[in-house]
Amino acid sequence: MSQTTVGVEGKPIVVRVPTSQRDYDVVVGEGVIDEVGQLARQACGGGRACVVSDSNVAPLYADAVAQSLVAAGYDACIQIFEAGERNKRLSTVEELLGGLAQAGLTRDDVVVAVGGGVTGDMAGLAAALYLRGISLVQVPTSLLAMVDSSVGGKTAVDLEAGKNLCGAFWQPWLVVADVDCLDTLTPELFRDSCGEVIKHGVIRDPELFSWLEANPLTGEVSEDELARVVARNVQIKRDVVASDEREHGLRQILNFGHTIGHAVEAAGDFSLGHGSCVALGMCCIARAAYGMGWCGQEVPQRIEALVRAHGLPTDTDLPHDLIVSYATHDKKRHGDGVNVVVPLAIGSVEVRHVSLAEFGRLVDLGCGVGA
Ligand SMILES: NC(=O)c1ccc[n+]([C@@H]2O[C@H](COP(=O)([O-])OP(=O)(O)OC[C@H]3O[C@@H](n4cnc5c(N)ncnc54)[C@H](O)[C@@H]3O)[C@@H](O)[C@H]2O)c1
Ligand SMILES: O=C(O)C(=O)C[C@@H](O)[C@H](O)[C@H](O)COP(=O)(O)O
Ligand SMILES: [Zn+2]
Repeated sequence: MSQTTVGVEGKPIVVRVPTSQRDYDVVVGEGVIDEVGQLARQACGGGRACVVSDSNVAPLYADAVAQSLVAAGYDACIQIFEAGERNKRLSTVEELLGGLAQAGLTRDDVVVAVGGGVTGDMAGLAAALYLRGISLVQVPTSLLAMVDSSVGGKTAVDLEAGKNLCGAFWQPWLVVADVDCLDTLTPELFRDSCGEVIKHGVIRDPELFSWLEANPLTGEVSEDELARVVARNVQIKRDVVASDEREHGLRQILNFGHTIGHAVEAAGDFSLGHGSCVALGMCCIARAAYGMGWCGQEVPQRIEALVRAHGLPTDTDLPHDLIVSYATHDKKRHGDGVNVVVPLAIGSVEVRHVSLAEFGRLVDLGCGVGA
């Protein structure tokens, strides 16, 4: 992994992300949360900034970010919503939009999302909608948000019918990932985030995958190493998104593990975290792919072992017809079938369009059969 990362020890690592509109920087390092104001000033300009955060993260980091914004010349306010995926709803976004209007934000101003993926997805959607779009800065505080959700411009809320069914593509102007924030995550939340890191290894980076096998993130990993892991994951996602910003083709591979994962997440009323659901979704589809003869046995074996090494689940006992029913409502439904991402080897996946009957067979082969 070391040969693919950039940056000098102790210094922030900056990953530049191109988009069709403009490029933006992802700044990864220790203590960089205090730089948010000055970096936002350079990236967005504007006079007012509204920090959006949830009820767990706001007491920890919202004031520090707001102070940094004020020091950089912004008139800053803070909006807080009740933490949790169950609140990732249009009604919450509507409240956020009301707050932006009340604070008098104009088209020159900035929304600053401080929190995990739920915060980033909702603050991002609010930024996309408010006045038909204003600047957005992402300050991810969970590992999952640092390696995945803060980058790439997907914003969304859930509908009764399923995950992320209402959203917009809205790229950030800047992402500031302070790995020191990971210190306040509980071990469970940290583990949950690891699902998306493992995903990046399976889809694009066998070297990262092997490195994780030797150095599970739940073991002893230094802050410096964590910063490199975050930066490497951002690079992987950046390269995929850069070649297919609106998910017409290649970007679908970022959904590896999500077809079954999203179904389990929604059907279980969000009692299991997103990363854990992705982890078990990857194991299920890998077992199914082996059962179909699309990959060798070592593929599900290595994925399951790495998932288990990070303390994450490898299977679900949900009824198969429920999984199929949720999957048919997902965005990856096309015509009479569904697009699924299947592993061919560690580091290589492909998107296959399967009929609903074939998808049902994959679920039978892969779910409720694991160790
Ligand atoms: N937009 C995308 O590309 C994308 C990618 C992956 C996931 N997602 C979405 O992201 C969400 C999952 O993200 P998540 O796991 O960060 O969920 P989350 O935002 O709910 O955060 C998980 C929990 O950790 C808490 N938390 C976050 N940072 C903390 C910190 N530093 N210290 C203490 N507590 C902290 C939160 O308050 C919350 O209780 C899902 O809704 C998923 O759909 C989006
Ligand atoms: O950025 C992407 O593209 C992804 O697919 C990243 C996923 O980890 C993320 O969970 C995403 O929200 C899932 O895609 P969705 O389109 O089904 O919401
Ligand atoms: Zn995901």
